[in-house]
Amino acid sequence: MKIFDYMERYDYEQLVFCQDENSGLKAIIAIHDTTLGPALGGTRMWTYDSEEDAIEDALRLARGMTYKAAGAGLNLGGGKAVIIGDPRKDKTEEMFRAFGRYIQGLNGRYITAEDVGTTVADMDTIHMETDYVTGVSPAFGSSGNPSPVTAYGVYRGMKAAVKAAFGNDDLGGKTIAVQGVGNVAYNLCRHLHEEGATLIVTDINKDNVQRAVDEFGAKAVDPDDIYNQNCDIFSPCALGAIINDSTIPQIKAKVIAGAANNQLREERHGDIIQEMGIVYAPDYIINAGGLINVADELQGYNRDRAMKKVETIYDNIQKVIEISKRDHIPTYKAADRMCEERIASMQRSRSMFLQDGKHELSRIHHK
Ligand SMILES: NC(=O)C1=CN([C@@H]2O[C@H](COP(=O)(O)OP(=O)(O)OC[C@H]3O[C@@H](n4cnc5c(N)ncnc54)[C@H](O)[C@@H]3O)[C@@H](O)[C@H]2O)C=CC1
Ligand SMILES: CC(C)CC(=O)C(=O)O
Repeated sequence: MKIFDYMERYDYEQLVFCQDENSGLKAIIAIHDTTLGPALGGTRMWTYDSEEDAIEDALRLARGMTYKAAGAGLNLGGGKAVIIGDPRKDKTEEMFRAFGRYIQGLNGRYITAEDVGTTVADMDTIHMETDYVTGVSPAFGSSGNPSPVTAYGVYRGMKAAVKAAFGNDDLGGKTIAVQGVGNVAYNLCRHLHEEGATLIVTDINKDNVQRAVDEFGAKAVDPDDIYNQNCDIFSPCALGAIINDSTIPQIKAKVIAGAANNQLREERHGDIIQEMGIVYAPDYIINAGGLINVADELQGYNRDRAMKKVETIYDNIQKVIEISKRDHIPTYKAADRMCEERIASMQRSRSMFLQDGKHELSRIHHK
C-alpha cells in the first residue's frame, strides 16, 4: 500500500505508529478529519494477518467515524486506533498504559473508546495515563460499556429501515439473521426477541451462539450459512466487508441493518444491493449509538440526554432513505451526501471571523 497516496485519496490528516518494546505494544492511530471537533473512535485489538491489513483497517474505520459523528449531529471528528495482538492472550497493563501515553501525547486530537477486542477494563487502564478516553467505568462518572446503547440504536434504526421495506416498523413475526452475537448483537437480540422476532444466529465463538440459543430461542447456523437464510432482515454484527461479490447472490433478506462497521467491501456493492431492492441501513448511521453515548461524557455524562439523542437514529435512517429516493441514489451514497454537506457547511461557518480565539489580533490583545 502506498500510504500517502491512500491518505491523499480520502484526505486523511494523520497516521501515528506507536511501538513500545517493553510492553510489546504495536498500535496505529488514524485521524481522518477534525473539521467538526476532536477525532473520537474506539480502539480495536485484533490479530491482523499483516501490518498492511492493520493500517488499512485503522484508516477505513477512522474515515467511517468522521461520517458517523457528522451524521449523528456531533461536534466530533473521525479517528480510530488498532492494536496488533490477540485480545485473549496478549493484553497487559503495561501495554494499555503505554498506549494511553501515546494518546495523551496527541493532546486531545484523538479520544479513544472501546471497539472489538477491548473492554471497559482496558479503558480504565488507559485512563491511568490520559483523560482522552471515554467508555471508562461508571465509577469515574463515565458512561461505561457502549455496546448496549449501540444495540439499542441499531434496533431503532432497523425499525426505520423495516418501515421503508414493509410499510410498518413492527419486528414481531419477522425473521432476522444475525451474524456475530458478541457485545452489541447480544443486546440487540434481546430487543428483537422481546418484540417477537424469530432469530437465526451465527458466531465463530460457540459460547456466544449458545447464549443466544438458550436465552432467545435462536436457531444456530454455521458462519458460512448465515447469508443464504430465508429471512426478512440480515443483520451483520461481526466484522466488515461482508457485503461483497460472493455473499450478495446468497442474500434473500429485504433489509440489511446491523452494527458492523464498513459492511460494504466496496462502494459498488452498495449499488448492487440497491438495484436488488434491498433496503440497506448505512452502517455508520445505524451504529452511532455507542458514539453518541460516549460523546455525552465530554459534557458530563447524562444518560437521559444521551438516550434521547440515540432515538434520533430512527429519524436519521428515515432521512437517508428519503434522500436516496429523492436523488435516485443508493442509501450509502445518500448517507455520505448528508454527512459531507454538514461537514462542508460547518467548515464554511468556521471561516467567519471571531473576536476572541487565536488569530492575527492575539498579539495586539495581549499587549
Ligand atoms: N461495541 C460498540 O459499541 C460498537 C461496535 N461497532 C461494531 O459492531 C461490530 C460488533 O462489535 P462488538 O459487538 O462490540 O464486538 P464483539 O467482538 O463483542 O462481537 C463480535 C462478534 O462477532 C464474532 N465474529 C467474528 N468474526 C465472525 C465471523 N466471521 N462470523 C461470525 N461471527 C464472527 C465474534 O466471535 C464476536 O462474538 C464491530 O464491527 C464493531 O466495530 C460499531 C459501533 C459501536
Ligand atoms: C463506542 C464507539 C466510540 C466505538 C466506535 O469506535 C464506533 O462507533 O465504531
